[in-house]
Amino acid sequence: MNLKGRSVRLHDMSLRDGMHAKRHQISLEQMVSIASAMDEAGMPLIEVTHGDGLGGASVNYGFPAHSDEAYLNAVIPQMKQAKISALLLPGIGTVDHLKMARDCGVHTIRVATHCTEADVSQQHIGMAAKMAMDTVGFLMMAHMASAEKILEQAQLMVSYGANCIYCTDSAGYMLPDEVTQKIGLLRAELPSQIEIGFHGHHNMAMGVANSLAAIEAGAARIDGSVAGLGAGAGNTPLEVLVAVLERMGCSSGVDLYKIMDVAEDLITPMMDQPIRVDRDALTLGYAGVYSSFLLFAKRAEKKYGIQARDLLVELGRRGTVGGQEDMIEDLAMTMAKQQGLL
Ligand SMILES: C[C@H](O)CC(=O)C(=O)O
Ligand SMILES: [Mn+2]
Repeated sequence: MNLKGRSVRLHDMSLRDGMHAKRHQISLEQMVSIASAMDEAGMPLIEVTHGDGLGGASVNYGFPAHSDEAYLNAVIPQMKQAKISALLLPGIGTVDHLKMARDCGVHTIRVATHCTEADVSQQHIGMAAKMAMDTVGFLMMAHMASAEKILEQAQLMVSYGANCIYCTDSAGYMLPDEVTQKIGLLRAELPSQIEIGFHGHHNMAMGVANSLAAIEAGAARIDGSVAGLGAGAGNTPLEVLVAVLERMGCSSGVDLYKIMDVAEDLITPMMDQPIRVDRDALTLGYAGVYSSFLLFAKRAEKKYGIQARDLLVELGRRGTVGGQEDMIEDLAMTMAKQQGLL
């Protein structure tokens, strides 16, 4: 693979996808100190919100330590060069949330839908584009649809006003060939001014390899998390990706030693559990399950005595998708009853 002379924009997820791993309990001080250190290291884009995006605070998804507005107002004024993004899932986040984010100074809005449901993004993408925001369509669980279907859904998002489309491996299921195929088709068929992005999860330890495949196939933006702080086994670890890109002669503009220090000195010490490919995280990738289901399944294991791995395999078999978090406890109860544990 030859990426020499290429460049890529990295987008940090540790303060948004990492909220899943922290059960949405990152303090304002932690947000500000981590975002400031990443800003200083040259990270160009940093996402800040509840793990499930704007308006995620709820019984279904979990209540955060602070509101999205409080996090955004604490972080954005401190940034010297980094731009802040916010995720929005239509149905969870509303148009009012979108306006609030814009008023707080959010630069990039990423409107996320399941990979076959782009049509629900029309209103939010249309409004963000109208407000002249950097507007991204974010197609989740992209392993569940063919490359052609992903392209069709991406074209819908572009028609609503998105200037960038993400292929999102929410389950950490994809292997590099699939990434190459999906990103390659998007790059070949979408207008050249539309950027392509890739968001990986490290459940099969493919985060870095998949990100390289994405760049080779034409992705201009790559998501990851410093120290991998994210749902499941985490996102593509950005300090590792920066080192690999540097060895390959592909520029990211991020200072390697500074970003290593953010990982080691700020993020790793605040992890509630090691972010690693344990058997349950590996099962997410192997069975194609939404990464943020991990801690819900572990909790259900403790409560009902059904192994998280068995729950996740069954959730994968049933084709569950993001938003169906309530099914995890429901399934655990059903299985516990069937096994005479309840
Ligand atoms: C709401 C999800 O956490 C979005 C995401 O990061 C993914 O699908 O992956
Ligand atoms: Mn994710």
